[in-house]
Amino acid sequence: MKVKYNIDILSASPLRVNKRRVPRAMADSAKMKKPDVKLVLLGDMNVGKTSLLHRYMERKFKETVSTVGGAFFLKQWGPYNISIWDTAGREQFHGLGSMYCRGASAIILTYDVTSWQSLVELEERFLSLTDTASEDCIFAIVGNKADLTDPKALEAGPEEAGLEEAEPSERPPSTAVPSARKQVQREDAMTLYGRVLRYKLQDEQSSQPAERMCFETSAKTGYNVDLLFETIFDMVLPSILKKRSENDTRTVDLEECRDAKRSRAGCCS
Ligand SMILES: Nc1nc2c(ncn2[C@@H]2O[C@H](COP(=O)(O)OP(=O)(O)OP(=O)(O)O)[C@@H](O)[C@H]2O)c(=O)[nH]1
Ligand SMILES: [Mg+2]
Repeated sequence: MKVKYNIDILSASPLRVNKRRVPRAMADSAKMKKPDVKLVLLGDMNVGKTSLLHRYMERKFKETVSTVGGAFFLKQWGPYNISIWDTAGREQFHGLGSMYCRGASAIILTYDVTSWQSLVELEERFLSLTDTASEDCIFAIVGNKADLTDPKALEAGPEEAGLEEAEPSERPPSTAVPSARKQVQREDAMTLYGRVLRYKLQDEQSSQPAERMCFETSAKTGYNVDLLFETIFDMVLPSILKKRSENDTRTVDLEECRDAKRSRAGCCS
């Protein structure tokens, strides 16, 4: 299995640490902590999971190849590190899905708005993979490729589309019309969200409402992509804080133990 590791917080410029010059990449990886929380993208092949991640992390829509196994990105969100796992939608990698979901705090179930089957697959093929996720895992249902069906998504602003520096002539004409038939309405995704909560035995009253957790996005134009990831990051903060406080109570300060030992030794000798 080939796994690509894409870590966005590394850079190559030098940094002074302990009076010795070391490459920033080394210094950063030395201080790089274990991710505080894990987010996973699941969904059928071709729905645009990798493209959504490229759009969010690299601010670009670029050519993709069908993912092999999975790929891992690390996002620094304030003082926290969030690992985001891109998984392969191809049937042959299906067995790996539950491994990637292990301990996940948020799962993005992704479909293509022009493919009814891609929504059906989420329930039939992918939902059971989330059994290994954290008990209080948050779910989002995301209909990608909205630019193909929705003029609003097609005409997302130049900043969202990553076209800040493009010449006006390179920008898509604002009169462009959607080119495909929408097969999945947002209401269909919201109904699926309800079924996901019931499958996970999560109480609908105390869970996030479907209107908040069902998104339509376009990795191509950037429509709603930042909104998707940043809404989820905000929602997993409580789970990060809980984990950190659990870890703090379990942490033993080895330096303090050594000092205590030394002073005991001093007293008896
Ligand atoms: N029009 C349009 N095309 C998109 C969008 N997102 C992805 N695509 C295209 O859809 C195809 C599949 O995109 P990927 O991101 O590779 O899909 P994936 O879900 O990662 O697929 P697997 O890795 O095989 O599971 C590519 O040709 C993309 O260019 C989008 O928002 N709009
Ligand atoms: Mg992919």
